[in-house]
Amino acid sequence: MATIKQIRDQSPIILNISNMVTPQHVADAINFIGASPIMFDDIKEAADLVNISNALVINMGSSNDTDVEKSIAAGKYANQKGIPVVIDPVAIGASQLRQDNFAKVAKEVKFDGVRGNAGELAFLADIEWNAQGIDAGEGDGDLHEIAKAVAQKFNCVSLLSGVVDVISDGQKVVEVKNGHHYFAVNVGCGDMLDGILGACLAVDNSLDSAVLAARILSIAGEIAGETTENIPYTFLNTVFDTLYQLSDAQINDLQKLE
Ligand SMILES: Nc1ncnc2c1ncn2[C@@H]1O[C@H](COP(=O)(O)OP(=O)(O)O)[C@@H](O)[C@H]1O
Ligand SMILES: Cc1ncsc1CCOP(=O)(O)O
Ligand SMILES: [Mg+2]
Repeated sequence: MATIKQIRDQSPIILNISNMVTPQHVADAINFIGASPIMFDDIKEAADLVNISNALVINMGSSNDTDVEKSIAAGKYANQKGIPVVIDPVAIGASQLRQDNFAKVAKEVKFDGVRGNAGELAFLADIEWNAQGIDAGEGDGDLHEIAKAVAQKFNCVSLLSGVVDVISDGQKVVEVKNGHHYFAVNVGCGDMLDGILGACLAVDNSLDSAVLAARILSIAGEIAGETTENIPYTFLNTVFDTLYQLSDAQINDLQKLE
């Protein structure tokens, strides 16, 4: 299993295909845990950038045709090189285009981690759910069943985030019960988790490392929440400050695993 210390010692380079909304948050989250983010626009440098990177994170939050081509090119290079690929199917239930774009990438690229909220992963698992755009929305589906089904479908690890994070490799299911409700009022926290997941899998590509990713962000939120009542935007800044200082000892002390 990866540790924060290993992430800081190794400082893996995390290559990101971001959405148009949250790239700064994603870069900051990756940087503050001690990894090294890089974003890119032009497909012509996909091969060179994968060559220097230790993981690829594809966020499909605002993908157009160019982003899809870029995701396929970089994803194939990443698969060839053997570095982990994380994908976030942001609001996949919201439009046919999102579904078609995701299918195009999934056809060509093998994923190591699929990260999304309950609405997004329920869509991929073909389980009924009322997603609310980029937000999870509501549903009666069993979260363990959804996380397990997604992991089995893509033969990888799934990280279903929410009040409780549910992580699966298709066989085992782990819950991380830490967190804070201010995550839900700040846009981009799921995307930050994608980047953190990329960094954890870069150090060690395993279910336990995906669990660590969920613990890192959720525990940072719990600590940040102690001093930010009624100031939810300050909460987000405090999450970044906390990520910068977070230690493996703190994570082990505060974890609520099941
Ligand atoms: N109501 C909540 N209570 C506690 N933690 C939450 C809550 N909502 C989201 N989180 C945490 O926020 C982070 C982002 O997850 P989430 O909001 O589900 O992603 P997205 O923004 O993609 O919908 C995760 O670490 C998750 O554990
Ligand atoms: C608002 C928005 N629109 C397209 S992507 C995006 C950001 C989604 O971020 P997150 O899922 O991390 O809240
Ligand atoms: Mg999201």
